[in-house]
Amino acid sequence: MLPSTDFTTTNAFKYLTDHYIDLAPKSLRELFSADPNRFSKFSIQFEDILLDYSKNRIDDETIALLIQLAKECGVKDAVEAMFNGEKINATEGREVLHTALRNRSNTPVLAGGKDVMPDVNAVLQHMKEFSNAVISGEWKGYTGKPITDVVNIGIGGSDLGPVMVTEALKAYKNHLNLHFVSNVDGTHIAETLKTVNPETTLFLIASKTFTTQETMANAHTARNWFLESGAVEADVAKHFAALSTNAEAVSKFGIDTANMFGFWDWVGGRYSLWSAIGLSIALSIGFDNFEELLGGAHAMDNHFRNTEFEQNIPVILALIGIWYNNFFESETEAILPYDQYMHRFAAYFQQGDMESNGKYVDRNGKVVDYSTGPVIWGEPGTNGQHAFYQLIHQGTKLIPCDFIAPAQTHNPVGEHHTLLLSNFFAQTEALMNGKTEEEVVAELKAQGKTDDEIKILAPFKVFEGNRPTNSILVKKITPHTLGALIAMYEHKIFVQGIIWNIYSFDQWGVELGKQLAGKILPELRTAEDVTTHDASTNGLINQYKAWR
Ligand SMILES: O=P(O)(O)OC[C@H]1O[C@H](O)[C@@H](O)[C@@H](O)[C@@H]1O
Repeated sequence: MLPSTDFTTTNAFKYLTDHYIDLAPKSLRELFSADPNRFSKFSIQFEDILLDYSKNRIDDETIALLIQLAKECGVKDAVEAMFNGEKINATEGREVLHTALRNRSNTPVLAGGKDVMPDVNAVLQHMKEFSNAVISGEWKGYTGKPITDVVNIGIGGSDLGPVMVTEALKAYKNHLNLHFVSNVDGTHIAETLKTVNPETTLFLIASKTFTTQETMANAHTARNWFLESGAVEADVAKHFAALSTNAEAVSKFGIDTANMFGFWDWVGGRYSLWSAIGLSIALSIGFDNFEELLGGAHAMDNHFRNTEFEQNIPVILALIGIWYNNFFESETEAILPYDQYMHRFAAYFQQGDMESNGKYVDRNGKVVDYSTGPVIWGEPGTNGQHAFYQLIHQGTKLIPCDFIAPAQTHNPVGEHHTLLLSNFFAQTEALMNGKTEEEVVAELKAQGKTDDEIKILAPFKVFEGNRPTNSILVKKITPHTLGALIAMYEHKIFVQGIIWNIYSFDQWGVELGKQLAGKILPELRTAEDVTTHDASTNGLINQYKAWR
């Protein structure tokens, strides 16, 4: 199955450890002046995506050694194992085949000896017919009116992808109003229901397992609200559809399985926006655009599978991440899209990356003695500049950042896009070059400051620089390009998980909290004080009971 090499025992790791000692003291300024070809050497263009990774603390040797590391860790074989439907999600005994969901070539993909493509295509066809009928108004609500609002009820992987993509592709949106309810906090569903009309609202109950507490609670509340509006049980079929792998639970809930859009256990929740979970996307931007999204991801899949590591965008991004995580000991990575439509992109990859690679046990079941998945965070530029960039520029932590921007905007309002992009270019340059003491002194002198004032002020105004960034410049955020960008990060995460020797496709870490909440829930239903927990948990529960 998957190789299970401890990457810290490879030759490449040993060489990288020595190489780090030579390279770490060098500044990016020095590296750039030593090599005029840095940009052409350390940038890769794929379709309408340009990755410039030259502003990283790397040289030729770093990349060569990192590629050797990937090879020693069996990345190539692991990629084939994933695409070929091996059960690489071993702790759940499952294949990992989200790539089959967007396999536009339609070549057979086998899971357990069976070609999955006929089933994939059948669900896509169902999604196409349904979304066309709803968008055109042919699908009517129980009083004969067309649908105006779609409420997707789901959480985690059944929410974050559709939210992110429908926001990122808002420029392609049709007349349907999209709403997303995820939180079990009643406020979320209550506030949403205030804005919609039961006669013209379609609810999509999105849950891979159809057992998730939050989603089931919200779905029942929505159903009760719908029935209280004067509709009868038979009307539910016109207003509720299910996106799930669990047909039994769907019909038990009262949704006709004719209104169920299925997917399979070989689709991980956080990799499921390409499946039936993407129905809200198809409804929002139309099925043709949804297919474009799949096509972009498929193009990136082919690039990832077939390109030498030196020119392979996801592989290079993964290796650079490992360089910082395991040699520079950086703990976080920021994703900073200079595109307002992409404002949920970092939030999406918080689940994508942290639920995949937030693991301390390796594929042999042993506790690792090295750092694995980074903390992922970020906000769109330029908002972030006025909030947390201070720490990226002058804090004590090394924070590798991905800057993402489109060359063309969907909203060419005055000079806005030029202003936005001037910030995009300026930030990575500033983070790299910083500002030396001499530059600061000269600037303060030019402002007429006295020598004493300069002495006091100068240290605060110096920027060390040498802070690494990737720039990902795309032509335009289209469905195709967005699909490719998402798949790019998915595969980066995959490569890192292989090298860290962890299982990226399970998520046991979400279980304990769920289990304990299940135990506490009945205790909250009674009036008595609890004594069964530790002093802190008892104290908090009892104060809650006193105040509620
Ligand atoms: O789609 P479901 O089954 O409702 O799961 C929703 C979420 O639940 C858990 O938090 C995890 O398993 C996530 O990976 C998943 O996305």
